[in-house]
Amino acid sequence: MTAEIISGKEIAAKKRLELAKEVEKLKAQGITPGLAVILVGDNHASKTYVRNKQKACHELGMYSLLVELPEEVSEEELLKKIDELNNDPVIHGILVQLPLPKHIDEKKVIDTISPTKDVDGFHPVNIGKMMTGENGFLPCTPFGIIVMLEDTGISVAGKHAVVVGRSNIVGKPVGQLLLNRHATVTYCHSKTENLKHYTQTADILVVAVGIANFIKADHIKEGAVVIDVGMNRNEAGKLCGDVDFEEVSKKAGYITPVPNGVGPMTITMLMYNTVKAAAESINR
Ligand SMILES: NC(=O)C1=CN([C@@H]2O[C@H](COP(=O)(O)OP(=O)(O)OC[C@H]3O[C@@H](n4cnc5c(N)ncnc54)[C@H](OP(=O)(O)O)[C@@H]3O)[C@@H](O)[C@H]2O)C=CC1
Ligand SMILES: Nc1nc(=O)c2c([nH]1)NC[C@@H]1CN(c3ccc(C(=O)N[C@@H](CCC(=O)O)C(=O)O)cc3)C=[N+]21
Ligand SMILES: [Mg+2]
Repeated sequence: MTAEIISGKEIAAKKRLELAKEVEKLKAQGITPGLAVILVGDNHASKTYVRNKQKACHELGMYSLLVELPEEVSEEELLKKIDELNNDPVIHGILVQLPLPKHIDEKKVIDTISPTKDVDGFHPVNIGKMMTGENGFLPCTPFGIIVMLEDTGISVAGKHAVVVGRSNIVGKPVGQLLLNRHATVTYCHSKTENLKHYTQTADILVVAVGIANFIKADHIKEGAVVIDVGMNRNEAGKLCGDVDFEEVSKKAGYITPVPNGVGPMTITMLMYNTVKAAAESINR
């Protein structure tokens, strides 16, 4: 079997057209959705992502504010900045690019963002709402994966979904969203014994590990849906995922590429959440 490639780039472009219309409607009501991105220090990869986020904002006619803080900024100063943005009416969404320097407590930072502006969906209030299925902000990468599956017409209910990775920003929430859509979910991580035993039974395999070409053809079942979240550089410095695309794409039913897979969907859902935050700000 040769896998069908799920183009995150194309699905993202389609969703952004719909979003652009929503932005116009809001603007007609006098509200321009505004996203503030806080970048601490100068991590090269972070800068690329942040640039992509700003570009997406501008293409949609949204307002974007980039707050660049030096690596040495104190935790107190960062929290003060967040508080300022929490109270700024032109800002509807706040994103603090992770990871943060070691002297800053990530948990404290996330807890300081107003849940109504937490467009990353990382605040405990939004995580709780996701778990119980209440209206809130869904984390962008997991949400983007669900939208990709939906758009491709892949049904989730009753399927065995295996998630490799259990980070708070990708692995754990993507498993929860798949469960909410009635998949049978298995989580694997670095302590999992006999990983292949689980991945080989996956109808839907989501990989968020951070190791280049980690998943090989013999990890998967013939015809499986393979979602590659990884963003790595290989020995040659080329961007690549956690899945060995070359060999896995010959066996899978569907596969997402890197680049142009999950990445563009993450950014699109960030825009979606910011537009949602702006729309909901009207009724407050
Ligand atoms: N495309 C996009 O939009 C995004 C891409 N990414 C990319 O996705 C990847 C994962 O990101 P993130 O979740 O933040 O990463 P983390 O480093 O936070 O988590 C990695 C997870 O992989 C698990 N793991 C590590 N080694 C193994 C192994 N040998 N076998 C099984 N599991 C293993 C870890 O297990 P344990 O918990 O036991 O340590 C951990 O749960 C990265 O490449 C990142 O750059 C991230 C966010 C968005
Ligand atoms: N608070 C916070 N929220 C995040 O959502 C967040 C974060 N911190 N820290 C880092 C990760 C990573 N992430 C990506 C977003 C887009 C691409 C993306 O656009 N990727 C392109 C290619 C990018 C390139 O060319 O380098 C693609 O896959 O086609 C990748 C990765 C968001 N993250
Ligand atoms: Mg990608």
